[in-house]
Amino acid sequence: MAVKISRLNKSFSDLKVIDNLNLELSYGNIHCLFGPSGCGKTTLLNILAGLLDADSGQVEGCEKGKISYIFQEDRLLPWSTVKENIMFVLKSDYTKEKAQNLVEKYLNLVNLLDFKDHYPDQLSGGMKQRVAIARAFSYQGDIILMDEPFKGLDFDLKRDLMDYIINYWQRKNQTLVFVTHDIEETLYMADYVYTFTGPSLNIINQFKIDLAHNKRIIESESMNYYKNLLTKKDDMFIKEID
Ligand SMILES: Nc1ncnc2c1ncn2[C@@H]1O[C@H](COP(=O)(O)OP(=O)(O)OP(=O)(O)O)[C@@H](O)[C@H]1O
Repeated sequence: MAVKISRLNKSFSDLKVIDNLNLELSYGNIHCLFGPSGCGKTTLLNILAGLLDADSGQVEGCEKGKISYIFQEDRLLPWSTVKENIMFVLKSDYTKEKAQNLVEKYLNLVNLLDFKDHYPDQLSGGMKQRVAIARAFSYQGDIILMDEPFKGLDFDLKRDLMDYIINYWQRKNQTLVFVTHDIEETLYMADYVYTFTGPSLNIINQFKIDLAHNKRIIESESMNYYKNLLTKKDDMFIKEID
């Protein structure tokens, strides 16, 4: 499902975080919202997820029950096992068997099936984040929101998780909205990139990365081209999405 944001506004007291934002995120693509810390990206995701009300404006395509959200932190319940943490978010109309199958399928995808009966404090930070990813996938929303889910993880693990997500997404063809301020993550994951400043959240550049994910070699000539687009602040270099 596509996401359409129209004339969106949000303030916290006298801080205008989102000022008349218009943005259309097409169906079945990975959209990267790239911008510095504090510019308003999480506020936007929280509005898309329905966790926060906008002051005015419209969001289409993010109806209740359609969203899987991977937060910056794992948000696992410490008193529940890995398996229970995932079961907890599943739609209530699933049979027990269907729920168990989903949990096992997605824990397998993130290589954690052997840890399904462990508690979060028995896992490393990276493992907990993988559980959070499996939990979001198990929920099977049409739209996946990801808010800097790889923060603080080492490069190899991050790369593995990005590969899991790309593989999963390619099979499901969902709309993925990925918030980050990491250049490599953006270049590795995105189909479409939106560069923001803020607050208030303002798009300064947007472009499409026309390269298959398995051809994206950081430091190659083609990736350097996109890296330059990503880090350019000058409006002269805006390349419109076709
Ligand atoms: N509940 C709130 N009450 C008051 N101010 C808030 C609230 N939530 C966010 N803000 C402010 O809004 C601005 C945008 O915050 P937001 O978390 O959306 O930014 P961000 O781009 O996601 O940053 P980061 O990458 O560090 O998570 C910041 O100045 C922040 O202090």
